[in-house]
Amino acid sequence: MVYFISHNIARKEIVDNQPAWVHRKGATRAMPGGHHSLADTPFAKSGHPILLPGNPRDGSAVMVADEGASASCYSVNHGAGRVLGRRHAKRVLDQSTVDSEFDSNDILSNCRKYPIDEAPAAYKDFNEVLRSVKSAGLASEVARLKARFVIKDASKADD
Ligand SMILES: Nc1nc2c(ncn2[C@@H]2O[C@H](COP(=O)(O)O)[C@@H](O)[C@H]2O)c(=O)[nH]1
Ligand SMILES: [Mn+2]
Repeated sequence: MVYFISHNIARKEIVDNQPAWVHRKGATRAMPGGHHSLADTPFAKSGHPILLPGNPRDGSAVMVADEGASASCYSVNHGAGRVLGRRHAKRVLDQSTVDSEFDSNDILSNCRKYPIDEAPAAYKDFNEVLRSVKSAGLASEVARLKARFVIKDASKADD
């Protein structure tokens, strides 16, 4: 499946029967089946796919919005999010521990040294994040994707 979904975007939508600008920053749209904006699309009945990345070790989840997403203007978080900032991660995480964790999980990457600021431990506990999304009634999990090969861009992070 290839599905494009943006997480930093302002769009004009109908909210409470009125046109409104909805700005999702670090969040992604989450329209359940039956939502008016999905009429005449392949996702009209099922709701569209939500791709929620966790971290390079624990993978990502494919989710679908539930009715409760109306409370967040049909939005969910676009990932697990950070528990350590980039500089903090570089200070406290150990390169060899990060690299050996990929070996022990049988995950290959294009990096001789994995970028430590994007190591699994730099992100929040993925199961806990998914649990809170589900228990808030925002979305349900459809599938979990586990990485076999992680490709990282060599250029400097711009955030
Ligand atoms: N499955 C993976 N998830 C990842 C990886 N690197 C980061 N992340 C998650 O994505 C969000 C969004 O990333 P961002 O670069 O736009 O901030 C981030 O909060 C992590 O939860 C990865 O290699 N694989
Ligand atoms: Mn981002």
